[in-house]
Amino acid sequence: MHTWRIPKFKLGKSKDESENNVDENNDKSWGNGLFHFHLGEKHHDSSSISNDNQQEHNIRKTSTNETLPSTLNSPKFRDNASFKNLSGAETVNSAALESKSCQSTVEKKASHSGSGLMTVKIYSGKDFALPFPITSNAAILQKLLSSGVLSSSPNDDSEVAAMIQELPRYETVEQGSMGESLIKGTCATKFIPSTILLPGSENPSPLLYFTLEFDNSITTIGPDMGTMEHPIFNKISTFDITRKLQFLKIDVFARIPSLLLPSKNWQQEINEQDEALSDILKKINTNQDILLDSFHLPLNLEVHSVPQVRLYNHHWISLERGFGKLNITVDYQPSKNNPLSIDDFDLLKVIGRGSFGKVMQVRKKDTQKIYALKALRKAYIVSKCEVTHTLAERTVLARVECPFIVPLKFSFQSPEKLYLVLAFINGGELFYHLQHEGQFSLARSRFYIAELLCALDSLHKLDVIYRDLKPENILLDYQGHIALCDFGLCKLNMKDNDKTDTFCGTPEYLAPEILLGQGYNKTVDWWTLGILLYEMMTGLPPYYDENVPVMYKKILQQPLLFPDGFDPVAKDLLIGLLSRDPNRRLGVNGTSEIRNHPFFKDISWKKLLMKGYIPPYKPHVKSEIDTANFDQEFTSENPIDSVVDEYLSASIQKQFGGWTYIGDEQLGDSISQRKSFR
Ligand SMILES: Nc1ncnc2c1ncn2[C@@H]1O[C@H](COP(=O)(O)OP(=O)(O)OP(=O)(O)O)[C@@H](O)[C@H]1O
Repeated sequence: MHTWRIPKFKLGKSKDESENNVDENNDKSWGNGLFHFHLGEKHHDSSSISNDNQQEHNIRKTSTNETLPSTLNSPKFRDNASFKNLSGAETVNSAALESKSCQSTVEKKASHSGSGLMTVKIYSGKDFALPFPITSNAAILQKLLSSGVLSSSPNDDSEVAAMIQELPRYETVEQGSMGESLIKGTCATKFIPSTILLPGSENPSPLLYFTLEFDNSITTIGPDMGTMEHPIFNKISTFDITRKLQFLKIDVFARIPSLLLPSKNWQQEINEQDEALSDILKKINTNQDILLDSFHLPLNLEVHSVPQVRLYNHHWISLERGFGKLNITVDYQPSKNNPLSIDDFDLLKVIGRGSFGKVMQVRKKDTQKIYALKALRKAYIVSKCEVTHTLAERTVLARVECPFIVPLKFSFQSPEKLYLVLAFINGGELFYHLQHEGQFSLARSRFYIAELLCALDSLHKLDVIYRDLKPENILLDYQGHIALCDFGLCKLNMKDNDKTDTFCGTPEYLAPEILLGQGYNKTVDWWTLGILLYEMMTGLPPYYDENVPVMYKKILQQPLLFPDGFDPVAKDLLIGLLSRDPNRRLGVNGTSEIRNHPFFKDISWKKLLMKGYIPPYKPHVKSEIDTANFDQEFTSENPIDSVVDEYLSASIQKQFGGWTYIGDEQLGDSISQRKSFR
């Protein structure tokens, strides 16, 4: 356990402060002089007079004596790069935007959006198989079949008895394990119900189920009845489409009772011979679900002129490793530009708080899809001179397409608030898991760092620097894949040779060139990636100190030390990433320099980008609606979109003009806004 770190501490701003300040029901909570501390990007106006005092004040909240060491250069306060909008058609100088903070961004109105609805109907499955044999114990199988929902009429004993009578036909005798009688994996599923009714429970528990994943939105589909070999689903799921991804990802999971496994002797032999199967057996023995197989269903969602297109019609798809088939129909319906409002969502739970408002779990009323809705108060954003960062967050989220970045589904606004609708990622923050486990294994650290490398690379390709990599901003999805969130500190429009000099980030992760105020470029993200890898593998960032000025000094001067027995290849990678000279840092010549390091030698980047590796750790997530991995402090709150009564002038409103997003394009002022601004 490492409890050394002040949770959620971003430079100059403690979580306590931000939470107090965003209490939307508390009028005293804003305009009280506290600020979001990204020096230089927003303190050019009169409020910047108290910069130094505020910096001290805010930092003092989290530890003692934490001002910048006097030996360091003062951070610079200007940032002159320009701000490019989504279409790239118009640019607005961000420095001008920041310093005046009240100039309008004029955005192009698009004639159509790329949005639509995709409906997936799943009828049944066949030929499902297991990658291992099961015991041919008639008593166990009979009991299991009797608790299963085999057909629409209640299972009668004679049906089960007839199935059990068939059992000897499928028995084989394994030679190596003392003549044990087993049923091959290909036949085993005939004797396992796809869903069972546990004693005392009214809801069936699926033993076979699958997830449909599109743009990080997940739906779980469980069977109504049938055996595992031939499950009947008859389910429909509708997805909101706001970007044209090329695949629908289907993952099939099985929940196998450990009683069905062959003897311990047999398992022991497997453990010595087959690593992949041994992992599966380990999961079954610890009551975890196993990923049976996957499929990437190709989709053609290009703009269709007809109102509805049938992409697949009662089509049988064979899973990638051949463990079964599914019968599905897929329809796509392009939709009109209908900007959303808060009324289009059921508010389910509060799941977090950011600097400017709360994050809620919501259900979109028409498609029933679950999302995370981030609400931000306009007046508070303006008072903190955070308009540029807020617009940048929305812009980056709408532009970037990477499976390891939380996708933006929609954005809309009311006169008082901005709303971001994001995929709901419910495996918990990496920060929480790291705190809980102290440190991660080499394999687990490598997996997370590889997915993060792809996420940062996709941002760099869009000329965006992330600048705030830390475990608090990294979520795990239900399977354990990375989902990077919180783009409030992104810097846009950074070409390879461009430098910026804004002093921002999180103390433990600040690169030396930021501390020295020398100007920095994309390579700061490689420094933070190195710090994160070190922290995952050892439990602490390399230069951590409770005293922030001492920590800064260590970042600048202390040699990089490794615990005894540290993996030499990881060490070599870290030495490269944590080079104090950004011009010699690994990655300065492009991401491929890092990808090609021997640390990642066994990784197929193509496979990784398809989410093709099974994550080393699967978070405990019961369903797509499960909020068990969120702090009760939030989930116990009443989920309401609190009413704020703050008048904002037309010129201020204009700054948020290009906020609305419902697909590939920006919409400028939405219809609903025009209505509401009267
Ligand atoms: N897409 C999401 N799915 C699930 N939870 C989310 C999602 N986005 C945010 N959260 C939760 O809400 C919290 C706050 O969100 P976020 O970090 O984006 O806010 P912020 O204002 O940018 O935060 P900060 O104050 O750190 O800048 C996160 O730590 C996370 O727990």
